[in-house]
Amino acid sequence: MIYTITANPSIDYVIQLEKLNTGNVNRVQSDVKLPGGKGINVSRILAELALPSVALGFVGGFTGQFIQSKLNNASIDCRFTEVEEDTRINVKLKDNAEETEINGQGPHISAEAVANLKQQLAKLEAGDIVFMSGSLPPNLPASFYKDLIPLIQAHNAEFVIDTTGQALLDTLAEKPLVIKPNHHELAELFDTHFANQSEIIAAGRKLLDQGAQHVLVSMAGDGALLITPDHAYLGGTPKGTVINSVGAGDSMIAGFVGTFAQHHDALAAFKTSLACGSATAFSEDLATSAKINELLPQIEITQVD
Ligand SMILES: Nc1ncnc2c1ncn2[C@@H]1O[C@H](COP(=O)(O)OP(=O)(O)O)[C@@H](O)[C@H]1O
Ligand SMILES: O=P(O)(O)OC[C@H]1O[C@](O)(COP(=O)(O)O)[C@@H](O)[C@@H]1O
Repeated sequence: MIYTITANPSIDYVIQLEKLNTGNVNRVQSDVKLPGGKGINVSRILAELALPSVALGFVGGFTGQFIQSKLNNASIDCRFTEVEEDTRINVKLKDNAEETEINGQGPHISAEAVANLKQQLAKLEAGDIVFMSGSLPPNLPASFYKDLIPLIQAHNAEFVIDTTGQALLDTLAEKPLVIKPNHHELAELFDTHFANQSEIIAAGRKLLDQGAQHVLVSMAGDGALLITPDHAYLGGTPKGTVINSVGAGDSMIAGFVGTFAQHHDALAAFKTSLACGSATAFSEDLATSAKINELLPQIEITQVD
């Protein structure tokens, strides 16, 4: 079973404007409210791939209820821990020129709620995969996800952590199943700017050396690289119109983890991950199975090293 942990879920309130005029009254052209947060996005994409998952994390108030009802409608097994304060609302402002995101802080998480989540992990079984990602509510320690790793590994389960900076480096020795920095995040890890693809591949290999089992480097509209100790593969993006790229990264990692869990074939998993990422970028909400299947045959992968 794949478990997703979203410590700080959100309602993503996506607003389309012609032109954002700060300091003035703006009228929206269209708006949509979506269940959000990185682990939740992964569970939603897995459901589109017809793969079951269990969504864990903390939700509260009317916003938390909205998320649970949306996930129930998608037949996702939600086992969230209830907290007293409301789950946050993240505002995504999109005008014809750019996307601006305003992400909330999130509710207080009690010690009891944390203990409940840890008890849930006691039921893990060998071969399960636990996906952890997204920001932490303000009162949780920065080490929150890292501290869960021993609880996961005690059951011979695998983990995936989608984070950045030192927090990512700190988990590599524990052998995450896959990591997916985007190329900007990868450059920041090494305090550098990449001049060419070979430098990206070399940096990715350093993360393999430090313990990551698979390294994906996403590059938005330029696709992604799958870096292995011996080879590197470039996956392109299919033709399409970008509508809303929020959640493209989560979709990519969901596609990889879901397919890898089934077939243990990293290249097949890479192909699905590329279709999922672009299918989300080409949709208002996250990708649907129909959109993923439409794009899959268009994904081309080339060995570049
Ligand atoms: N503009 C786009 N056009 C086509 N595909 C995209 C676009 N943006 C993202 N994707 C797909 O989604 C993947 C993840 O997007 P990216 O923006 O790199 O991740 P993140 O959101 O984590 O920064 C990309 O590697 C690509 O496959
Ligand atoms: O937990 P954070 O870092 O505030 O991010 C949460 C936001 O990221 C998302 O999960 C989307 O993430 P990506 O665009 O990186 O895939 C949104 O659904 C959510 O609003």
